[in-house]
Amino acid sequence: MSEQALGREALSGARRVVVKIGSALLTNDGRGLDDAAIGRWVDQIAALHQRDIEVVLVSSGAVAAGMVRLGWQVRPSAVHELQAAAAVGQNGLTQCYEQHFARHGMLTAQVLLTHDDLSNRKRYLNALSALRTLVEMRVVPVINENDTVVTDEIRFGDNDTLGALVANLLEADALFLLTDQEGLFDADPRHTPDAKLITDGHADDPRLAAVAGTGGALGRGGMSTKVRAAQLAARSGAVTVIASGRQPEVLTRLMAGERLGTLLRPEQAPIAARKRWLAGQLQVRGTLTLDAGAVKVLRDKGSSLLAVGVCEVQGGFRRGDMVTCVDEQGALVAKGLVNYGAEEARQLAGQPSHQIEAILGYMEAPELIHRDNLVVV
Ligand SMILES: Nc1ncnc2c1ncn2[C@@H]1O[C@H](COP(=O)(O)OP(=O)(O)O)[C@@H](O)[C@H]1O
Ligand SMILES: N[C@@H](CCC(=O)OP(=O)(O)O)C(=O)O
Repeated sequence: MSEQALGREALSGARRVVVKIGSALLTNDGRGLDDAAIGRWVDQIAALHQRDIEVVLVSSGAVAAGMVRLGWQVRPSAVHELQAAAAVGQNGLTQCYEQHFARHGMLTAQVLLTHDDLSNRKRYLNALSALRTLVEMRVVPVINENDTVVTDEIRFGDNDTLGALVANLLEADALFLLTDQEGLFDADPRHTPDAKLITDGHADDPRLAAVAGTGGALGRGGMSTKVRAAQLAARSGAVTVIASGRQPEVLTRLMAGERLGTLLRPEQAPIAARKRWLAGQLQVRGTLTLDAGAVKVLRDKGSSLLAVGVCEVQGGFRRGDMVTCVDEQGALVAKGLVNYGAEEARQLAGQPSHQIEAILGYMEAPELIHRDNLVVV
């Protein structure tokens, strides 16, 4: 089996995918939201949902939709005007998705994030638990940048990076970047008509950055932010595909393993990549000493860590920080992102989860470290 075939095959087995739809595509090159096209992507996502594939959407288009609503012909360069346009346009964007998903009896949730939200440990965990809950409830999160509170992202128009960070956050199997070109070409096809499509590659191949230019008048990041996004997505083992959102049934065909667009593979197998990514995330802020029973279930069953199995808590960590878990002899067992700060963890150590609310007056989560946020070493 060829190396290329491996990447495409992995797509047909994907269970959780992040789909990012770019501005250029969504807005029919500036003529307002392309309602019919949005309806077609929604139909495909609904069909994937029927097959129990979880889809999280990252959708641009707020600025472009706002410009049309405000009657602006040219994308403003002043950041405060871009922010105003995004705030006006985001309403229309949300409405449009909501109406189309409602045709399929599906609910959507508007989620506005900044890159900082995903690098700040506490907010990272908050975003993760909210998104996980939505996905578990079969609601489709529709994510965009929170344009009112950012300046860099809105200036560079880069939702590709946001798509990759969401793929990392949710440990998605694949990131689909839908755009107005068939994929990544060996030169910008807008300027080089005989440019050739790159069908497959490694996300970390340095030659890709060299061919990836910047974008058109509406979407701004171009292919360079897409290649960078593929590198970021690869850190947690996700495959990235850059493909044309205008291809009929693009998502269903990609999920069937069809050779469309440009597929960029991670270097490492997903599980190894995810664990390495998590382990390399953060500075360690504290240590939990586990009793023999907890060590056993972490190692043998891949369970979450419950407070009842913790005998000692060291350090001054906060919710979302990385802590190490050691056995009673001090040998390293695991690393993970902790759901409670050190003070709360000290109160909870040795106690069963059903006591958490009585002890603290609230319950953030039933486990001290969720198994998805835990790497057993
Ligand atoms: N090597 C390349 N291959 C394909 N497209 C390229 C390349 N270099 C630059 N581009 C440009 O990138 C644009 C897509 O990026 P962008 O406008 O940011 O879209 P989106 O809003 O979908 O993120 C294309 O329309 C194309 O002009
Ligand atoms: N968040 C903004 C800008 C995002 C944007 O244009 O990104 P992209 O589609 O990646 O070029 C919006 O919704 O208009």
